[in-house]
Amino acid sequence: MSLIDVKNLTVQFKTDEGLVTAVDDVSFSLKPGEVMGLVGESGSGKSVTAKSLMKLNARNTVYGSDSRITLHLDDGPVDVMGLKRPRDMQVVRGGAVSMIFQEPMASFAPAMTIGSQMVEQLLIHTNMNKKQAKDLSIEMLDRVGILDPAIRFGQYAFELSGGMRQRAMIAMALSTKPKLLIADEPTTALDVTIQAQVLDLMRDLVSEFGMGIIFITHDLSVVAQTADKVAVMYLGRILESGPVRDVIRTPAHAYTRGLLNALPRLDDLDAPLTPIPGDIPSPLERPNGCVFHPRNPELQPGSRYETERPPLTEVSPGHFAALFPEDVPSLP
Ligand SMILES: Nc1ncnc2c1ncn2[C@@H]1O[C@H](COP(=O)(O)OP(=O)(O)OP(=O)(O)O)[C@@H](O)[C@H]1O
Repeated sequence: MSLIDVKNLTVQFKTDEGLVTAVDDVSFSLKPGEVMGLVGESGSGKSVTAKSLMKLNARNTVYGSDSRITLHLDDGPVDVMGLKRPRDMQVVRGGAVSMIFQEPMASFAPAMTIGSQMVEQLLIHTNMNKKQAKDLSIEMLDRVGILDPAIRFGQYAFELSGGMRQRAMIAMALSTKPKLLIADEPTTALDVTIQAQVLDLMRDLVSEFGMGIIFITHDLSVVAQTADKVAVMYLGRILESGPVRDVIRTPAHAYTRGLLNALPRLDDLDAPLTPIPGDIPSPLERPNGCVFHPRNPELQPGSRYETERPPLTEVSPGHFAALFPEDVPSLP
């Protein structure tokens, strides 16, 4: 049984320049205890996809009429797209679904202590009294490895170091025991040692709480370390998805190969980095056919990818790529 099913998610924004398509017909599912990496360059629609799961997008958002997001909770399925009233939204905002952001300062109100924010959130989303909420908050700060949690509880976000703020944010996000945790570039602003600690911590928490995690990053090496499966997005579309090892070891789509070739190789520091040629087009000028075709160095002029949109074709069990079936590589 899946935890969340996303079907045909399309998200557009009304702007002065016209309708901007940020997410175009995206589908995926996640099971409890599974970690999915959502990767892609800036502007590929990762954050908009994630925010849709909590209906957190801006006021100028237009969701496609076929878009369906179903969250399977203990009390039964929740049709997220159908949630309208703020009271109903509470189920998915900070309750069953929690989100942690790249910049933890954005998640903490500057004029409130870390502890009072954690307690407030628990009072809204659980039946706890103040004392229970305080005890649990301190316990969660301790669980994420913050020393002297009772002291930190009484401090403000600016009094904590970057790594500690990140941990405090994770503690706050997890204290309501969400079924689904969405982590939007949670380690990008951290130095590598702390980044590794935070990734380890998140892995431990998945096995302990059995929650599902959607991990957003532009960095495939972080996904390789953290996720069970991965979806690679470009200009609002998933171009490749599947078990993380299959996708990284035998990428089937030129875009995924391009992202991998652009990573520095520690085993060969002299190897040149190969950036993907060209620039990401404006979302107002989305290419026809495969959205990646203008930057795909592997295509011949006149290829059908210029005009026809390739389907997501299964290239190996559970591993899909936006390719016409005749172009599926024969994998070892
Ligand atoms: N409220 C909005 N109005 C108009 N366009 C928007 C709005 N929010 C997002 N967009 C556009 O949607 C597209 C996808 O944005 P999104 O933030 O999801 O990308 P991303 O893959 O998360 O990138 P990054 O890694 O930079 O966060 C971008 O072109 C962005 O400019």
